[in-house]
Amino acid sequence: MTDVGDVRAVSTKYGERDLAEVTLEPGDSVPKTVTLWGKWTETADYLEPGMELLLTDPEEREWNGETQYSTSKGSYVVVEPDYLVDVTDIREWVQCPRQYYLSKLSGLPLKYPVAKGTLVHEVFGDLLRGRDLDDAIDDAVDDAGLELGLLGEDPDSVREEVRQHASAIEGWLNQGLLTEEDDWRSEYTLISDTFGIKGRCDAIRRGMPVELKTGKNTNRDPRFHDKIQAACYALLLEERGVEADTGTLLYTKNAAVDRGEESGDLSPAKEFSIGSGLLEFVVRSRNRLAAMEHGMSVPTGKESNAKCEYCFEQDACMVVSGRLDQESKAGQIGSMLPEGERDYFEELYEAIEAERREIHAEYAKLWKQSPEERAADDRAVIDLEPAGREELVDGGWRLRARRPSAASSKIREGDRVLASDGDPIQGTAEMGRVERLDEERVVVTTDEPLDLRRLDVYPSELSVSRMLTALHDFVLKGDERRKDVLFGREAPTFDDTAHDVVPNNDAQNAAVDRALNADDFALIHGPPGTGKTYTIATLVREFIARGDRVLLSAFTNRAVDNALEAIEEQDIADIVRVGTETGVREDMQEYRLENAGGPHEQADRLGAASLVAATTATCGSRVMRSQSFDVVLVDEASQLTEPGALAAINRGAKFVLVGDHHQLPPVVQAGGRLTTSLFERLIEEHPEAGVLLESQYRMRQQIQAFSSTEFYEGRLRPANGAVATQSLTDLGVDSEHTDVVDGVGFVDVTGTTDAHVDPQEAERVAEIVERYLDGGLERSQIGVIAPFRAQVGEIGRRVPEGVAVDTVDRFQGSSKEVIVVSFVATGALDGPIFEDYRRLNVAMSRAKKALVLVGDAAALRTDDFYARMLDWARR
Ligand SMILES: Nc1ncnc2c1ncn2[C@@H]1O[C@H](COP(=O)(O)OP(=O)(O)OP(=O)(O)O)[C@@H](O)[C@H]1O
Repeated sequence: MTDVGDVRAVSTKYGERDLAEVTLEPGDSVPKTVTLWGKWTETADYLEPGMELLLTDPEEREWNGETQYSTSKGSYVVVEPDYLVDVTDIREWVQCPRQYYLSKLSGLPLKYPVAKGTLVHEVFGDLLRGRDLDDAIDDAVDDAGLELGLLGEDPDSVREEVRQHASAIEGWLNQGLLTEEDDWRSEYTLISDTFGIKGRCDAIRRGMPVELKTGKNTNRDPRFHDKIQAACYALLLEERGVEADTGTLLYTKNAAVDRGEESGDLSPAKEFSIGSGLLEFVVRSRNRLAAMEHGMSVPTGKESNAKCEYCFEQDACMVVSGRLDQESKAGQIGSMLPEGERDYFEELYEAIEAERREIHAEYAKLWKQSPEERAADDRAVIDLEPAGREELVDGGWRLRARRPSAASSKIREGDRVLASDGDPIQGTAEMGRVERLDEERVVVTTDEPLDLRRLDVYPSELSVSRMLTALHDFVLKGDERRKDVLFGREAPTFDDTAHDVVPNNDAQNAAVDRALNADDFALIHGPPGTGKTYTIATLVREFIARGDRVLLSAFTNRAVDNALEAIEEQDIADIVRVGTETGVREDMQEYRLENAGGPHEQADRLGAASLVAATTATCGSRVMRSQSFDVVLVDEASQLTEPGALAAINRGAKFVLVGDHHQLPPVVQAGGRLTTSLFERLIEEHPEAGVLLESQYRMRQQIQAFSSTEFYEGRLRPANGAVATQSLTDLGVDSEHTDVVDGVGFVDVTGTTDAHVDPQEAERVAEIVERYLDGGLERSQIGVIAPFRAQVGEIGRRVPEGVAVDTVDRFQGSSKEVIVVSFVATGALDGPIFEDYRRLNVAMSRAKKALVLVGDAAALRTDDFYARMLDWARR
């Protein structure tokens, strides 16, 4: 839309009515204007140019040769329909928009009512699935062991309390089961592309939504905001043709209250009828929320008529308003943060929310792309043939399917995916975990059964939500000294003790000293192969030896486990690894902390460990937010967004970041502020806090030379003669007679016109690989790197299995004896080949003994950087 007119009253045959006219952007299939009538005119209050509008059941009429559209009696107006709003968010928004905002900032806390709510919901689901009550309770409480332990809860009394809640469910269920026509479904995932709403209904009974609340309610009617949730599901069910005109709220605490002390209606189940007025209200509330998110504005609380004096969050609300100088219905208390901090908060908030919008755009692809397009985009595995299912003993289902074709996809074993009967929007869909995925078969576990015909990558907002929480924790709850230093009001300070821990490498020794001597933070700048992992392991050993409790973190699970492996070699075994079973490497499972188990044992194990290791995303979890450390070490820090790094460093008094801002930057969709890592910012602001590791243990002299000059001011050099002069001869390859490149070589090919794929070049690459294999190299010693996935596929088809072919991102952190790089460069190089030069730095520095660059020399020469690369490679 481009413009919205004022709301005005006109006389109609139905009497006086309000209307507002919205002007739309010109397009072939869109009308010029749409007239909103009655209650939909309120939409005009918050519409802004650029927003998208969807109108269902429009009324059409011809006027002066033009078709005009307006809302009809059955119409809904949906603002920004592609922004999928979660049902629980709509509920919270209706209660108070500001509370919705505050919850988004602070994340779900580690608190007993939250943990208990989850337990009761699990037991409810299990009861609907026909499980035995005692087994269900025992399992649920056991699974929550760690959280209950951190909360200091006694498992017996938790079991008892959950049992009381469950008795309300049981009683009601037994009533319900008396009739024949009761059909049940627990936990039903619903996504609507029309209304821009997603959610998971606790249960559907006779086609009607049932929601569970672990609170009490002694009134006859459900609470208004509780009704909202059930009404959302009714709306989504109606869209699927189910007439859901009644909702049920089940207040399980009603069964646990002392009947002698409480009066009122103590029956847990409260039904209410859902009319069109309520459904429209739900959509209008959702629209307000989506519009607020579109404009990234901050709600004040005045949008609703909630009463602040009855709100549990009133104090928190006033403090946040006071510190960030936000307008709030509850008022402000406390002193305002310095302007620089408020600006920082706002800048990062907007950057994180921009990233969230990108994730929402990913959701929209679920319905905007056809199944074939999604499969071609590697986002779905389609055309599966159901091949049986079995119910699991602890509830849940294992679904099997055959794969007629083994097309590639991003989906891997262990991933959480959206499993569906072929249509994830209009059909049946459930979140599931991929247990097996090979060329012929798929096995997925879900809570509910379905005919498994399709798997989709399901985007997750978890990492953006955790970034936001980390930003909140840092700016609003962070240590003052930490903020003084990170906001540039104070300089970081260092002691100058010489520890002399690493005798054979001066730079590593200096880096270890700088980190051990830091009062605030230290930065270790490690170019490729310079022993970052080794330095981290040494540092962890030294910190622990002096009595510090250490948190080790990295962007990826792989880096965390790599570092742990090096730490094990330092004879440290008092390690707790926090992560999921599928995320943690096999040989590190022994350190992994399970959520399930005895509460006190699990909590003590975590609390007492001198070394805890987890990815930065996990550092933002409820469990990890309960922990504190003397020092936090972060590997791959240059790949982390600033809030991503904050999630880890918020946990400790001091921190050490290890990274290389001349290698891969943070991967973000929206770009902007998040592409600069905290590592990069700090090393520029405080070069004195950093130490460059200069000696590399990986590459032959000739290979590292270009990287050293271009990225490290010529300071990078081989650690010793053996590294510098290594050659394929060391591996028994006679390069003279096998005619392969030893060292660095360039192979000129004439580029094609397709920007992303070049079959001829792929052919040449395959020939080169073949020659190395003929010369006696193992497949596992050779790697091929291409800038685009299409070219990766093209080459992958031509080289034998076992030769790694991938994009740069997948190669970061690894190395090969021989690396072949395919540039796919054509014409005047208008698009960046490796997006930025840093990617090429990573690609080339994977090679130990030989590096072959394959590309169109004429095209490459049009860019100064690549021209210098050619001169070096052809020397
Ligand atoms: N001070 C040292 N003395 C002897 N060997 C070392 C030293 N530091 C590192 N190495 C060796 O150098 C190799 C590379 O080290 P490491 O794996 O720690 O590098 P890295 O910087 O983590 O690599 P990447 O760039 O892939 O992240 C390893 O084999 C390691 O044992």
